[in-house]
Amino acid sequence: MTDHDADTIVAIATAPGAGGVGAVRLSGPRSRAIAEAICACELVPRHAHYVRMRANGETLDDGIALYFKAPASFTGEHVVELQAHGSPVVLQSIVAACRALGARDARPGEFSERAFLNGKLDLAQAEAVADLIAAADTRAARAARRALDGVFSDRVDAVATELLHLRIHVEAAIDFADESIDTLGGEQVREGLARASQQIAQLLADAERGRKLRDGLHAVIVGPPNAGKSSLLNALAGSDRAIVTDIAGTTRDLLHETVRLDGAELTLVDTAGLREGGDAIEREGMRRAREELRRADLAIVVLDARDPAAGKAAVADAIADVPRRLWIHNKADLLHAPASGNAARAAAAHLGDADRVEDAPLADTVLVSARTGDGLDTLHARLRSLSGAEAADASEGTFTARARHVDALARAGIHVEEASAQLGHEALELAAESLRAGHDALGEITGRVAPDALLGHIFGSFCIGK
Ligand SMILES: Nc1nc2c(c(=O)[nH]1)N(C=O)[C@@H](CNc1ccc(C(=O)N[C@@H](CCC(=O)O)C(=O)O)cc1)CN2
Ligand SMILES: Nc1nc2c(ncn2[C@@H]2O[C@H](COP(=O)(O)OP(=O)(O)OP(=O)(O)O)[C@@H](O)[C@H]2O)c(=O)[nH]1
Ligand SMILES: [Mg+2]
Repeated sequence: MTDHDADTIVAIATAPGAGGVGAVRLSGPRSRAIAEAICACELVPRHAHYVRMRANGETLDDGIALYFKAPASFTGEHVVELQAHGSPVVLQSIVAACRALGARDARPGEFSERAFLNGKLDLAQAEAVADLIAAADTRAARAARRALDGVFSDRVDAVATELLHLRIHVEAAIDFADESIDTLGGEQVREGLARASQQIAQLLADAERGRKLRDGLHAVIVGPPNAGKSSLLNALAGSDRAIVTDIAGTTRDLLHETVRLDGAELTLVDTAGLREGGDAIEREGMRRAREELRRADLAIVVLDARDPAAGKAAVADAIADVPRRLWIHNKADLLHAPASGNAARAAAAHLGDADRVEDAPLADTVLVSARTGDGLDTLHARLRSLSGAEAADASEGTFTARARHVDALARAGIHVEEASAQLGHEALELAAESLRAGHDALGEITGRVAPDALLGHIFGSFCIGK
């Protein structure tokens, strides 16, 4: 986008509501002229001017004006900031004055979009700006800060460059169809592909960690009716969010609750108990539970510790495709009087007497009492570890990422695998095409390959003034 065809946009850049100081930001070819008309002075680039802002002969406020001359600005266009007292009424009156002088209201994310279009930030970095603003804790903020500094983009670019070189090499070999790929450096290409494949796998794992850090873990609580799923949600949320009764089939609707565990954020979803039969309402509840499990990162399976085998079958197929499961044996407080063989087995299992127990899912089972709070500390620690928070802490290179990045990396990985196989069959044209597809998938992350609809979707979710 050049200065000639861009509108001049205006928005309040600071948070809504009253504050000490608030800023109105202008970007575009006319921003300097508009600001100079309001401030009645000449603006020198990168100079803090103390000004009186006026419209229709009336003072709006006194404040500070800053002019960033294109291209040395956040957006790469002429930018002016008018910093006034942080009154929403005053800031709105300044925006209105800018509008009267020819600026139009900025769409959400439009400043960042212009920064992207003018090459100041790539797409992953622009997304990191939004993630930084939305970060829920220090760790997420630090990770977003790294993505904004290009830690993620640089690694994506490095692999993309490697794929481009490999493709050029393969295409050169196509032009010498008489020779076999091996005489044309096939070994080198194979090594390059193996290296790229390994780098993409590592990047995919890191991006998945970054995505969890940004989005939090999506954990769905499932189990047979009456096992204490809603009680567990309440215990983890620390409030009586869900209705609890001793009637099997109490919960029907999904109930979402965001929980913060020592910095790690996770979304907990309470669901209807799964069992055969039930009335129409209960069956609809079970359908919703199964549907929700398709989006889950983690299934928290709650069973009655006195008879964990009961009801397990009804749950098994529903959780089959969930990437991770955590087994909870609830109602530990009722265990000290074991009434059945199963209970004795469960009790023995939780005493750590693993040898005596057959087929109990020990390693992944946590014994708790939602009623007394026993075992919740252990459960917290497990959830924190499953959320990736600890791994993220340990790694200096952690960056925030989004589901669309993870998806693009996965596709890039598949294309590189395809290229390897095709190269093995001397199908050079196909290999070149796979390498192009892999390169394009990586380009979606940084926005070198970015359809308008994608940009609209991404920047449309930013806040106004950003
Ligand atoms: N007052 C104010 N504070 C702010 C911002 C802002 O727009 N205004 N930012 C907005 O998000 C962030 C800082 N980001 C910025 C990024 C680039 C440039 C800039 O002028 N870049 C020029 C010059 C670089 C240089 O001098 O080294 C450039 O890239 O050419 C300014 C702010 C946070 N703080
Ligand atoms: N003793 C004891 N009772 C519990 C515990 N957890 C839940 N209960 C009781 O078990 C019954 C069922 O609890 P809920 O939390 O409603 O169970 P649910 O799994 O959500 O049940 P549905 O919504 O019907 O699927 C209630 O009477 C709870 O008070 C526990 O740790 N110990
Ligand atoms: Mg319930």
